[in-house]
Amino acid sequence: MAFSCQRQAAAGRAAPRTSSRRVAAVPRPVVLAAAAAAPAAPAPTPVPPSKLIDGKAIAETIRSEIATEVAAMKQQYGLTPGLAVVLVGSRKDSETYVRSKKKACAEVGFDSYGTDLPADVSEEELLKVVEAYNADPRVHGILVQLPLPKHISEKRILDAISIEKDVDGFHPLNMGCLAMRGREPLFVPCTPKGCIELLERMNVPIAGRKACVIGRSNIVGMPAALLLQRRDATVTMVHSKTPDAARICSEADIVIAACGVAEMVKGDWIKPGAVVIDVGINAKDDPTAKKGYRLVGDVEFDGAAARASLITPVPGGVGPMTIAMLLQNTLESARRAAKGEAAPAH
Ligand SMILES: Nc1nc(=O)c2c([nH]1)NC[C@@H]1CN(c3ccc(C(=O)N[C@@H](CCC(=O)O)C(=O)O)cc3)C=[N+]21
Repeated sequence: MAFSCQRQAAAGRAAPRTSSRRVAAVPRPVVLAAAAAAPAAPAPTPVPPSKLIDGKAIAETIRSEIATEVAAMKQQYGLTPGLAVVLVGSRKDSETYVRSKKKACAEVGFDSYGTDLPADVSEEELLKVVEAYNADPRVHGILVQLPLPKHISEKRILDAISIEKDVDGFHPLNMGCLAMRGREPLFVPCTPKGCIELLERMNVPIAGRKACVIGRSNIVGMPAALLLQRRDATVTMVHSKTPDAARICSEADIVIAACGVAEMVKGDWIKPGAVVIDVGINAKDDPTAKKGYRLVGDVEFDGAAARASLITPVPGGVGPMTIAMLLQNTLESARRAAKGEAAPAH
């Protein structure tokens, strides 16, 4: 039915120039001989599963490792790790992420605490919530879901989270320690930590390799570059003001794309054999998809997959790892509390 409508629409058009893609969907485009001059691109060769980094499966393995440790911790110390998740406002994406974080907590045997605040909550009110969780001994990790509404200073809120409970790793003291040789942060931000974990679990060597990080955000690009550098990679960061991003990227053995622009990294940015970690999650209109859109990364997947030796899909790549690392950080925090470890001097 859809096909016949398209066929009619195309046939009725004087110049078929713009309809070549639609015509490709029609079995025999005999009605449009002119379109044969501009055949649609052939369908991409399917990506062999051996090239895919299955973040979903790896995250599942990590969650089961965590569940085992939680059971042991309950036995040995009578302690259950607790994560507090603070959500301000009602952004649909944030609500979804917060729900999956709480679900993941339940799955591994953590307690989770949630505070949902209206979008117009005052900064003072939000600070009080953070401080209450700072003081609550049942809570080992505090996550304030970002982004926050415009009238609230993200900086002020993140600075208020006790660094011992900063499981997001966004506190400047944790970030600062990450940037310094000879220092260890209490927590490493979850998304870049998940990227490195994927590389390590896939046995991708990092030391001595060239890495390119695309994007310089506080929560992904910058910490990802620092983590790679700590593992002795030679790291180049490219960003919106870099004049020759494609050339720099095409020299890298490892690419971490976190620029937040859908499919910006094209196939020819990828050195043959490189490993590609795609952090992006972008909605792209797709009338054939159930919801009218589908998720794509910051990397143009088919083009990059044709050249990469390993690549993460979106969804099912870095996303699930972010949550697994959040659980890992919370477990680590609970372990420190159980052992009565003091925070390292800073
Ligand atoms: N304080 C704070 N900490 C965060 O860690 C934080 C945040 N704020 N704000 C938003 C971003 C985003 N984020 C994701 C977590 C899981 C998936 C995830 O599980 N994605 C799945 C499903 C994707 C989907 O279906 O939507 C996947 O990629 O396969 C994605 C994104 C955490 N963030």
